[in-house]
Amino acid sequence: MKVLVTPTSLCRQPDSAALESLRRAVGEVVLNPFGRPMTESELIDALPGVDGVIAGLDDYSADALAAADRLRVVARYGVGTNNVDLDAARARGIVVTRTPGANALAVAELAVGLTFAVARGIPRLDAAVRAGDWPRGEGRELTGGVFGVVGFGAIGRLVAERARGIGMTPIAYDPMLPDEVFAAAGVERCDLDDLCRRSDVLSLHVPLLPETRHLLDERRLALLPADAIVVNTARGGLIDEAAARAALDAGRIYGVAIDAYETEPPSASPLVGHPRVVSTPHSGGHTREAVARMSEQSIDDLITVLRGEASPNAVSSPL
Ligand SMILES: NC(=O)C1=CN([C@@H]2O[C@H](COP(=O)(O)OP(=O)(O)OC[C@H]3O[C@@H](n4cnc5c(N)ncnc54)[C@H](O)[C@@H]3O)[C@@H](O)[C@H]2O)C=CC1
Ligand SMILES: O=C(O)C(=O)COP(=O)(O)O
Repeated sequence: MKVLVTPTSLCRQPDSAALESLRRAVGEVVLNPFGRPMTESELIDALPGVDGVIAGLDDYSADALAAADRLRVVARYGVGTNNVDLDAARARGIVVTRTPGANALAVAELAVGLTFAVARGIPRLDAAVRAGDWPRGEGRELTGGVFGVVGFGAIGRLVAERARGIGMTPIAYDPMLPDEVFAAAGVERCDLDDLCRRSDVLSLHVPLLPETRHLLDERRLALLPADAIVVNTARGGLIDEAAARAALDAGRIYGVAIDAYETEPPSASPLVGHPRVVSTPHSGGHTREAVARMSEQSIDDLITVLRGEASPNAVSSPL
């Protein structure tokens, strides 16, 4: 069998134990040569003859999947499946799996780290010292404030725990979950507008879906307290980037931290380069530990499906 592997963090280690185990299990393994997620047209060229994919953030559109004449499984190395046309996959009998929880701790730790990076301007101070300057800096404290978590899933819950650990009060919004989940975590549940009104830090942890696109728009940004910090380690399309830039320019919010942009790399985003914006290049899930868990889980999922067995991590089953 032939398997395409696209995540750059896996392809950078072509002789890794994870890829060796995959080769032993399936035979031929082809690595993404581009050093970035593959585009629809690159997938259209690469997918014919491929039985399974270990998939990064590439564009698995209906057209890309239509070119896949043998494909049985897209095993997402990661959690979000917004880059896969699930309806098209289902219609073609292609199983899509994901690795729930595998990178949750990594993202949660980055979300908290980015919050401090914005609050204290750490990247700019570091750049100044490297340039021979000594500007001392100024910032804002977090202790005593409210930390709003949007999406109380695997990452959101870990972020809420960590917010409490830094002396903030976590509150959360998630319309899909029963009250018991919030009660068990000891976190107050509230609706989204209320959460925006109260959050000194607002951190996004929901999937990108048609109904969550631009969830943080001009109106909701205006609800935030003065000096709020917005953190997006989920997906770029969740924030209206132009509206966030306007709120920053008007001094209505303190700063923004972003690990995921609407277009990546974000060549034309109005947020890049603003002095109160701290960005990382979609690195939330990329600790050594999370990379190992995502590799192991996604390879397990792929082999399970290619053996004709059901994967517990399937998000789409063949019709
Ligand atoms: N920066 C990065 O590298 C990473 C980003 N992510 C992003 O973070 C998101 C969250 O990841 P996890 O917490 O692991 O996923 P998860 O599936 O455990 O949690 C997502 C939560 O969002 C909630 N949700 C679903 N639809 C919603 C809606 N319409 N409105 C509000 N809430 C809704 C669900 O009830 C669930 O509790 C992923 O979907 C992905 O887009 C995930 C991992 C790495
Ligand atoms: O898990 C996710 O959804 C991520 O965003 C990280 O995915 P990646 O490791 O970049 O394929």
